[in-house]
Amino acid sequence: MINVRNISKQFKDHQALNDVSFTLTEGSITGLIGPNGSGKTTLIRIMNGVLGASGGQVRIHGLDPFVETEKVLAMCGTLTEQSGLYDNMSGRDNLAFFADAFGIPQRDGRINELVDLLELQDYQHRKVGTYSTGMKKRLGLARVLLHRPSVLFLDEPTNGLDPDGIQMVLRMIRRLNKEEHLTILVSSHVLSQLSAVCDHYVFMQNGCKVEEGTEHEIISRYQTAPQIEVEAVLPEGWNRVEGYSPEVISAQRAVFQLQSREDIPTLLRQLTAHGEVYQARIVNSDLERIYFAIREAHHHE
Ligand SMILES: Nc1ncnc2c1ncn2[C@@H]1O[C@H](COP(=O)(O)OP(=O)(O)OP(=O)(O)O)[C@@H](O)[C@H]1O
Repeated sequence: MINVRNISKQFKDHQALNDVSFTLTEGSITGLIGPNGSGKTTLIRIMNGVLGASGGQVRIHGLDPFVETEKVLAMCGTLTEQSGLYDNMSGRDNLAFFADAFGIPQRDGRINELVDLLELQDYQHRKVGTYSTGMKKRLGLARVLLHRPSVLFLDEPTNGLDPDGIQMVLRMIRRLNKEEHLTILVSSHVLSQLSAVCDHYVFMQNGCKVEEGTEHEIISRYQTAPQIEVEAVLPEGWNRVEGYSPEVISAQRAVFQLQSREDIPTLLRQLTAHGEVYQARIVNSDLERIYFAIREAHHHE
């Protein structure tokens, strides 16, 4: 269990964090979401003991990272933009170098495990300077996992990656959570990228936590009037669906504006009573829209 309680951070005249609290349960993957400068990196640095807070407290499995830094660092792995890898050494030699520096027992066995887990087999003997950004990210992940941490902090791990690279890193995050039983905090300013991996989200804005919850909780909080796009064959036409004035796109496609989520089953019952429904999807609930709705709602805070 990881507890963040009332954390504040003042840099001279700038308040980077203001009274931030949340909890990460063991084995969870939490998305720390917020625009540039909202305090994500500062929060991660405080959580792993690199930076002291101005107020509040963090507990990583009961330990204060600022006081028991060595013990906390032994439990945590942190991947930042600066991977710290040596370009003129091979991927495997990098891992061996850091494993020796950290005194990792059974070094070669652990490196083999991580090479397999992060799918680095084909590149491990190539110089890191020739790696793509995605390959470097995976090697960086292997490096921070050498000491078998139980908590992983990933600061913007998808930054600078192409869509394939993003998918690969997300797949790795899921695998690490399942196979190495890691509790993961992953920061990003692109909420939709993380929707496939996180079970919980914390939203930051101007150094404050402005929202928190599961994807379902957040969507139901911010999406009060759903629009449903329906693909159906209704022999008597769209106007036979009583009580609605859909925007008809084609003979087989129309968009219904509803008052609330509770209206969805009623609409679907009516539609199936009138014909064959092939598809129905909420068109205004994607996470990117929700992200902007959250930002808009907390715009003046
Ligand atoms: N060492 C520092 N001294 C002074 N101000 C700092 C320091 N570190 C961060 N800040 C400021 O604190 C605020 C939060 O920065 P932080 O890097 O935590 O945000 P972020 O959400 O991680 O942003 P990004 O997405 O750009 O990485 C910013 O305004 C930043 O300029």
